[in-house]
Amino acid sequence: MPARVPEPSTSRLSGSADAAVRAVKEAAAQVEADLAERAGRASGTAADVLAVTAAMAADPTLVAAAARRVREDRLTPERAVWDAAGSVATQLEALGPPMSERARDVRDVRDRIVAALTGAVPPGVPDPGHPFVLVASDLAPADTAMLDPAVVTAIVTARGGPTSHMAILARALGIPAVVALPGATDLADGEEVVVDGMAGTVVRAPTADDVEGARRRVTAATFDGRGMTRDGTEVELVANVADPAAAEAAAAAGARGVGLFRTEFCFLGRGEEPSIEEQVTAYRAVLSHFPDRRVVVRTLDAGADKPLRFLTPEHEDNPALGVRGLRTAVAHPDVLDRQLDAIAQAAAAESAEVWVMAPMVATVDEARDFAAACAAHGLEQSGVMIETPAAALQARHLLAEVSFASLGTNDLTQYTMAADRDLAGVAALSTPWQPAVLELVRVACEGGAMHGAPVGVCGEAAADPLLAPVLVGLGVTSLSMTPRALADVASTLAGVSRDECAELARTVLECSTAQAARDAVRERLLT
Ligand SMILES: C=C(OP(=O)(O)O)C(=O)O
Ligand SMILES: [Mg+2]
Repeated sequence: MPARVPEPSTSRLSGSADAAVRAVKEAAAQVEADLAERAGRASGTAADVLAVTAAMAADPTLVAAAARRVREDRLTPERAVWDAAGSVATQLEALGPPMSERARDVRDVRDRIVAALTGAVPPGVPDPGHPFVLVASDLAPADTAMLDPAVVTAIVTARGGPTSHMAILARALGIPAVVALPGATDLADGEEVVVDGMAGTVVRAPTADDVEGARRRVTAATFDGRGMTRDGTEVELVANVADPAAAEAAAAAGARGVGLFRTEFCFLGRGEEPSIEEQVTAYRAVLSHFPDRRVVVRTLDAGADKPLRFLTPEHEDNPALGVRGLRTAVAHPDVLDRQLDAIAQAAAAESAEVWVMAPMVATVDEARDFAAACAAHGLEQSGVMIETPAAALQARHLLAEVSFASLGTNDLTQYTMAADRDLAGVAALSTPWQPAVLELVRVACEGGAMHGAPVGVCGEAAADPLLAPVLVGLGVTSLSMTPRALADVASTLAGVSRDECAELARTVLECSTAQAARDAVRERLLT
């Protein structure tokens, strides 16, 4: 379990308040620099998460609140930071989800600043000197981002949702993770367990057969760049990337294209919009790893858990239902316009075949306007993400306006099940195996087929080797995922025929629960 920073005592400050306030500022700056440095070493979502946490440490309101407690209440710097951050965390918790989820991040930053002030061991992951299963009540994304898969063989947490940042980060690192497991913290130090990230199970006191079975399931498959069913139907298997380093790693892993290039890395953790030139350089650095290959660039998906000062509203009671993704273009069409300009320039300078898609689309008007904006920049292949039930149900109309669609199953699940993707309390609902979600995937694919338009999946569902053949059977034409999942998904697909995929799809659509659907597929494919 990650160590906790001890709560500082409430003894009064004996020295100078000015010096104590200076110490708070220096400690906050040190924590910010440390996290920013880690962000620089990380890539993709990990880098985004660390940049956001670094920005939290640099938040002047936290330092000011602590300084006030030093001067007015004569608290020691570490106690002042503890109380100031504690009060922010309590306020966030009172707001309920999704703001309450940020309380954990505030407490993590608090612990780091207190550790910097007192010389305590900063929060983090223990190092027992041998590979181990990490068990925690919760894990800060900043810590998950830095885990070494050679040392941490699996993660088990009591909190968090399956599509929370922590879970996505773990999957990107190739670390099996079981989140929101009741009783996770009852597991004892040194206890032997088998963690099956795919099934979401933890077996205590495993038998020799359990261990052997788990070993067999850890495939040593490699990926040759192509996805194909046993009888030769091609399924495009491509990568999700979020920055140049991830693009390089994806190309090295054999990905022959990108199905989701998240462009947020260029914008997050910044006070102002990056210039067009800066964006062109950043996008070219990704495109250059895929000469003559397709790269689907997603325009900025700000809002909800990725607020941006210059773009998204300061406060919304329900940010996941608020001004996020393409919706920001209503108040700030200029920001989208400049991004499309930068994407077009980058596309012209590189040989990659660039397609552009918009996140968080709910109406046909949005799709039409987006396609027109893309066309105005000479970007002919424009598409939409299908992340809302409205978009899935309207797919046949949306695809009359744009040339392709990509199912963002993380958000599609969140909005279909009305279950916050970051919240442990609703984790059982947050799975793309839910019959309602799979039905929407079917409808969306049907809408695409009417126009001969490709409909892919770029949410985490694409990385689930059991779900992949089902998605293909439902009519999905490409699967885009973390590069680490490519080999497993390719090997599952290679074991089934096109007809068997269709049969699996029919089977899951007949199931009335997520568990039944998953069990049915597991039984067909693994036994
Ligand atoms: C791919 C998706 O987008 P993100 O995870 O970036 O919200 C999704 O929602 O499935
Ligand atoms: Mg999404």
